[in-house]
Amino acid sequence: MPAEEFVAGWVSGALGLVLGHPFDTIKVRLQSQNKYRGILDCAIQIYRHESVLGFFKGMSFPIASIALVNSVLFGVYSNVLLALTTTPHQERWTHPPVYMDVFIAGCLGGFVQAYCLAPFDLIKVRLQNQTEPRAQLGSPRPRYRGPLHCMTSILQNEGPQGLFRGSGTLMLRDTPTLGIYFVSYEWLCRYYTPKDQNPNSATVLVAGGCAGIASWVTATPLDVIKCRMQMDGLKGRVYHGLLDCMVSSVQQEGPQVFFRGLIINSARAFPVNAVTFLSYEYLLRWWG
Ligand SMILES: CN(C)C(=N)NCCC[C@H](N)C(=O)O
Repeated sequence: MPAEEFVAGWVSGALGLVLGHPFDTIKVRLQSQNKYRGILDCAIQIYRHESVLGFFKGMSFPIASIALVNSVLFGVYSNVLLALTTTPHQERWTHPPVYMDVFIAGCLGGFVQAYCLAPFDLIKVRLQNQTEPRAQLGSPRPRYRGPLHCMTSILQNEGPQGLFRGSGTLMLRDTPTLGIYFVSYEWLCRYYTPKDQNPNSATVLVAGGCAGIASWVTATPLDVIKCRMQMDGLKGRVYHGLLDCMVSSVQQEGPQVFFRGLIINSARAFPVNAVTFLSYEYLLRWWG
């Protein structure tokens, strides 16, 4: 992959990420803390106690890692699809692959990216869950002073495997939902594009945004559990694995616990994934 496309992919992924990060922080708080009454209450409390900076906690690591995570996801997806169909990307709209191949390639892309994403996602979630305002004289010090301090503390206190806490759940979340992500994108593009033509920018934006929503709606139940597993032991709750976390969350909060953060997840998913797919398609067209 030439350097300029890697950089452009990183920049566009990073733009989507910055745009979506405040939504992501609210989602993470709603999923792992019980003190908020809803999206608005959470947003107001963050703003009051932590200022606007509170919404951007834990953002630097995802920005640094988006190049790796995005290129692994799209790279594995494209290459698996190429191996399954032998249709090069330039001909993908004129000789469209069958949906089953798209689904398999998406699932494999999701499976591999989950392991690259796991440590960065863990650090992001831990930092987003710190409710202390930025260091001020006399105010309580947060447990982690920043992403690097968070990483070294986890390594010291929980060992290298600590960085992969919740990674099994992340993999279960991302494998099928990334299949759904690419299938919905392909389906919407084909539906709104005349035969043998490339989809136009508006179609790519809408299809990318809707694919983001479809995948995040299906990902939300395991996203809640993943978030809790990543915070395991830190807020006084200890889970004995994925099943225990699911059962005790349902026992304490009812089955609606699986839909925590659903609305905010969907609202975030549209702009982030519209931008991601638009840049992906344009880069491939320039390149090819
Ligand atoms: C449901 N899942 C896990 C996804 N659709 N993942 C791929 C989208 C990634 C994009 N950066 C985002 O954060 O939405």
